Amino acid sequence: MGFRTYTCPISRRCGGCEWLAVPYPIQLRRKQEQMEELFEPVCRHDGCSVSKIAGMDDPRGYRHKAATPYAPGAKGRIRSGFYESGSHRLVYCKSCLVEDRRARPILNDVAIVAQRLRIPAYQEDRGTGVLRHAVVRIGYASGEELLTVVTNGDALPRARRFVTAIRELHPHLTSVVQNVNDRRTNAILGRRNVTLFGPSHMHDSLLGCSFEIGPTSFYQTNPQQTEVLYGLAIRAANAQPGMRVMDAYCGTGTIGICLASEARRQGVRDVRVVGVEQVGNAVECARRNVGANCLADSCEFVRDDATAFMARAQRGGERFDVVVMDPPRAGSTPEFLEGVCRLAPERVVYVSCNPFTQVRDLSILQDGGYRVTSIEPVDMFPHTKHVETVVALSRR
Ligand SMILES: C[S@@+](CC[C@H](N)C(=O)[O-])C[C@H]1O[C@@H](n2cnc3c(N)ncnc32)[C@H](O)[C@@H]1O
Repeated sequence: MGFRTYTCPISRRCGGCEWLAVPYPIQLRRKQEQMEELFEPVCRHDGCSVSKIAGMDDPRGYRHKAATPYAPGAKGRIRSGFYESGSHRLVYCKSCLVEDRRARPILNDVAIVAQRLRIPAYQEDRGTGVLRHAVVRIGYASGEELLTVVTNGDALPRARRFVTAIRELHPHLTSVVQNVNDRRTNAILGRRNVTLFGPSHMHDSLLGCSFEIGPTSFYQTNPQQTEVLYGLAIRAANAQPGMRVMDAYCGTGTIGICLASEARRQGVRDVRVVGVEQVGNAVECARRNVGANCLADSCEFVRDDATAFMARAQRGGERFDVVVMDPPRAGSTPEFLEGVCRLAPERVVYVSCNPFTQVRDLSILQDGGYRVTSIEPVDMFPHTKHVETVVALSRR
């Protein structure tokens, strides 16, 4: 890899890879230094240190999920691409350095096919038109390709012809799903899905476990580094016979299922995982994932708000030996964290995509009787400023 840098013709305008001009080893060094600075009070308090960041051997083509908005262009054309940084102006992208190379051509061809079939693009300022976004997900291990076309309302004119045409151009597509989003919001996806071709979900595998992924469920976008991240979380959880694990903010159950599977592989008996997640579709996937991995006797998944679930677990006098938590960027809630302290598991494993909110949350756990024992940064998004971290805590 050396000290080479990568180039992208639209990097100045797109703003997605703000560190592209910095050689990758230097990006990693910068991230390491940032994490050491950010976690310095935590380390001073608990006498621990930040481990060396886990980088990628080849920091290209790592995004297995790609998306684009569509907008009307001149003479009936449909535009696609990335929003120029800080605006809603679209910059066309022929191929993207950090995406799986199969994804962008599909997104661009959706615009061409829609144009040909006179499916109008969504006009954001007026809330009119049909075609809003498309999202492509490529299975890391499975190679399955799921295309989700987001429409402004139930109608997708000439849907069958659209599907035929896009499949002719991309015969490897395994599913085409229409997602309906008629809200005037920046959120890409709506709640309703209509399967237009193939199965309604795709499959992929991580750490030897197979997962069903729906068009609206959360699934990490860099699967190669996800295996590193989950491996660190599983090691920090340190499964023991008879242990009960809470997998909070569990998405499609990926961490809990990988943990239970690894425990079984190592002959650690009677490990039980209870996952909690608020998105119904993700919980349904998690339950099917349990079956697909033959873990029905060790994993269960509950649809609930994590904080409400924590309060119920305490009222019910439940025992958990380990709490694994992986909240969204905003972090967790004080009530959830205080609930963890009252529940008093031996260990807490906090996986985070935003170390700034994580540091804020850690102080509640430290005040509540926990000591940070390890901090492991993982580079899930090379060429950007983002870092993910796995922090392990033990009860004092
Ligand atoms: C960063 S993702 C992690 C998902 C999963 N652990 C993984 O690695 O794929 C955070 C998850 O938390 C869920 N979530 C957000 N707020 C929640 C809440 N208040 N209660 C339960 N789940 C929540 C989101 O739907 C999302 O699936």
